[in-house]
This record gives sequence, structure tokens and C-alpha cells, in this order.
Amino acid sequence: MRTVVVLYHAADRVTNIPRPVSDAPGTLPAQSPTLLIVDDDPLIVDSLRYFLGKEFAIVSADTRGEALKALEQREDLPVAALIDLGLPPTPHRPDEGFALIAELLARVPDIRIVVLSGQNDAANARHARVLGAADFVAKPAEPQHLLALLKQLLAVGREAVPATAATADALLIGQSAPMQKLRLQLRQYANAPFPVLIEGESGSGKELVANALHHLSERARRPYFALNCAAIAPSLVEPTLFGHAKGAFTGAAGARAGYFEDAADGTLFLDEIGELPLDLQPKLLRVLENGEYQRVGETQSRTSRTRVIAATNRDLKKEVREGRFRADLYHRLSVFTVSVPPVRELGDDRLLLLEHFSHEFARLFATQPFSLAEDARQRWLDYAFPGNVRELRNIVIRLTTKHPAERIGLYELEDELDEGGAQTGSSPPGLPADPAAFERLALDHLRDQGHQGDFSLDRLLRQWERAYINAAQQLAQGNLSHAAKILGVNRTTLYNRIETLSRTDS
Ligand SMILES: Nc1ncnc2c1ncn2[C@@H]1O[C@H](COP(=O)(O)OP(=O)(O)OP(=O)(O)O)[C@@H](O)[C@H]1O
Repeated sequence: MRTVVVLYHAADRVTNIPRPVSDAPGTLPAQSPTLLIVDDDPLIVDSLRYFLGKEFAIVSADTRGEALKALEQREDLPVAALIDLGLPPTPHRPDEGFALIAELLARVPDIRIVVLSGQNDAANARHARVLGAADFVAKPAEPQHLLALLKQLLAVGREAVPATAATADALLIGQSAPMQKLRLQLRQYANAPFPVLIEGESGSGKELVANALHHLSERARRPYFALNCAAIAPSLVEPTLFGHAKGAFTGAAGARAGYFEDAADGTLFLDEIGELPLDLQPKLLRVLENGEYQRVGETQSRTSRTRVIAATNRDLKKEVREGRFRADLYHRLSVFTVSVPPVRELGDDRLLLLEHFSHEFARLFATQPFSLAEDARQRWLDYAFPGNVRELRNIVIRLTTKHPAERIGLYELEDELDEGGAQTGSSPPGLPADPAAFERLALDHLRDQGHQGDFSLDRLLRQWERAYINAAQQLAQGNLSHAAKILGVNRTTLYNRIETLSRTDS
């Protein structure tokens, strides 16, 4: 998937590009946010470093493994990442890039990921967005455009932290039955003396739910600490949670309290609990059972009254069966389990979320919200949002940027959706059970076009093509992905053919 990319101005020759800013921390003002660039083409990396190095402290890597290692070694986590999908050892497939997106988000949930995609990777780029990438930019990329995009994405702030029970509830958008059930559970469990385990697919809102639980509880005015167990090196989890004595390990210059101590009688949210190292699990179990723990390097026991909320997008029962998670800890954590529903189960909440985010981002970008035409609205309701609210929110950000105050039709919307994500569980509507019926419908469409003047083979072939496309669209009720499936081509091909046909028509 390596493509030739021009990331420098026409006036700049490659040889004129100054030496890149070093990866080493400290070459820029301390407040420069960190940008991670992952690409196996050194020319791209150097060019990006040259143009973006004035605004960001650049960290680069040419493989997924190197990127994750770089993350572990730095204290200042990147605020954004530019990544190529095709990375070694499989540079011609997107798998490494896809895996990296998920891994980056697991470690740095707020990171804004932009995929730098080859011209022909539109479908992959769309799938990357489902996985949580904020946007994709086709190569060759204009550096000014990239910079503007990054600035805009970073202007979209972190989610507001709710200050009261009322706002905690209000931040959770949704009136569907699964959301009502979730709200009821949160109120029931808010003050229970047990941990709560939050389960849900990636991007479904587990962190928001943990926040809401804390603010609905009587601990709302007490500290709230969060640790993403996937985000830090395994060796640092124990001292971070429990603290350490002076000299307990290399670099432990002084004694330090851990999150259990700092959170005191507040709440500690352990995100990605499935990543908790096995050897640490008995220590977490002990503190959950009787409140006892020890700082690393100390023998004296301390006591904690912190309430633990844990979250996972893994099937923890399966992790237990496969020996990666202790059964006793699982049972202790899961006394109260809350399941955050995926967006595909939320029905009309998709429209509420759309309304909420489109107004929020229009305000932020000082513009007017867009609206959806009827066919696009229907498609919005049909789409499964495999990347859940995170994907939905990112789509709204892009639409707000590209079509401020506009009425958006099906084609503009289709461009933002993932080809493989069209199904809502059941089989696609209108897929022909009987291929002969499809052919009959196509022939009807062919007849509708009638005869025009002298015979022309080109025109005849276009008429057949148009007839089959119309028939497929009719069967798919306007759903382009389903129509593409019926026709046995991918959606981008279909889109291009429709465009070519309409150009020839006009
Ligand atoms: N019901 C909701 N109402 C409003 N915003 C929501 C809702 N659910 C999720 N969000 C927003 O969607 C984004 C993703 O949510 P969040 O980070 O909580 O998901 P998550 O399940 O913790 O993801 P991950 O599994 O990747 O950690 C956030 O911006 C969050 O504020």
C-alpha cells in the first residue's frame, strides 16, 4: 500500500528539506503537544516532520510495534496521530494500520487519529473511521490541509466532565428502551457498596457511563481517578495503583502515593480491566475484598475505601475460561454489571445523537448545523454504526466541516459510512432470493429507456448497465452498499459507475 506521496511544497526540493526536528523530547517548548507519525516511508515522515514540527513535538515510528514502544517510553502521550494503514510486515494490506488504530485508542482514548490513505484506499479508510479514526486524508496530502485538519480536530475538546448528578444524566444522550434501562441501573447501583463492571463494545460510551455513575453517587464530591490498564507499561501498573516506597525500583527517587490512596473515599475507574497483568490480579482482589493493599517496596498494609468501577470491551468470561483473567476477581468485580448498548440497538436515538452532536460542533466551529434529506435520514437510521457513538460523533464532525448549514443527501452521507457496516443484524432488505426476478426487473428498466436513433454498441451497453444498476437500487431501497452487493461490485465502483453514467447522460 505504499504510494508515492508529495508532502512538500512544489518549491521545496526533497534535498532542501532541513534536518528533521529530533524525536528527542525537549527540542520544542515544553507545551508543544505530541504528534505521533507512523509510516514506513522515510520521505513522508521527514516531510511531515518538517512541516508539522513547528507546531508539534514529533514522535515517529515505521511499524505498529515501534509506535507502541514509543508510546510506552514517553510520559507525554500524543494528542494526535497520523498513520498509514499499510505497514510492515504487511505493507500491502491494511491490517497493521487497523490494529494500530484500536491499540492507540485503547491506550489514549482521546487521541485524534488521521489516516493517510493511498488514493485507492477509500474503503479501507472508511473502515479505519469505524475503528475510531477521526478522519482520513488521501495521499498526496497537502501539509497545510493536514495542519488545519489537526488543529480543527484538536479544537474539539475532551468531553465535559459532569459536575452534578443532573448533568451526568444529561450527558448520556438517548431515550430508547436500552438507554432507559441503563439509566435505571445507574441509579440503582450508584450507591451500592460494591464494584460495578461496565461491559460494552468499543466506542459505546463506557467511560461516560463510569463518569455518570460516580456523579450520581454520594461520592460525587470526592475524588475521581481513572486508569486505563492498557495505556501504561505493565510494570508501572502496580506503583500507579498502590504507590511505592522511596528506592523501590530504579527511578523511584521519593515515596509516592498511588491512585487507591489519592482517590481515598472517591471512585477509581479501571478502564480496559482485561489488560490488568495476571500477577497483579490477586492484589486488586485483596483490596476489593478487605480494603488492604501495600505500596511497592513496603511491608506495612494500608487501607482503602475507594469504590472501583471497571470497564471492558472484551468478553471477560472468555478471558477467565482461557486463563487470562482470574475467576475470583471476575466474580468480585461483576456483582453489578452494566451493559452499554451498541448504537445498532438504539433505534431513533441515532437521530437524537445526530441532533446533539451537530449542534454541539456547529457551535464550536461557529457555523450552522447541517440537516439530512429524507433519503439520508433513512440511511442514518439503517446504518449499524459498528464503531458506535465514537464513529457517529466523528461522522458528525466531518459533515459539519464539509457541509456547514447544508442539507445533506444520500450520496454525501454514503461517503462517510463504512461499506461493510450497512447491515443492521438482519439480512439486507431486497437482496434477490431469485436471481431471475432480478433479471426481470432489470429488463423492465431496460425497456423503460426505449430506443434512441441509430444502433450504437456503446449506448446499448450503457443502457444495460443502467438497467441493472436501477434494478439493484430498487431492490436495495436506495441503499448503495446493498445495491453494490447485489451487483457483485464494491460500493466505490458502483458509485463511480453511477457518476460516469450520469455524466454521459448530461
Ligand atoms: N449516550 C451518549 N451520549 C453522548 N455521548 C456519548 C454517548 N455514548 C458515548 N458518547 C461519546 O462517544 C465517545 C466514545 O465514548 P467512550 O469513550 O465513553 O466509549 P468507550 O466505550 O469507553 O470506548 P473504548 O472502549 O474505546 O474505551 C465519547 O466522546 C463519548 O462522550
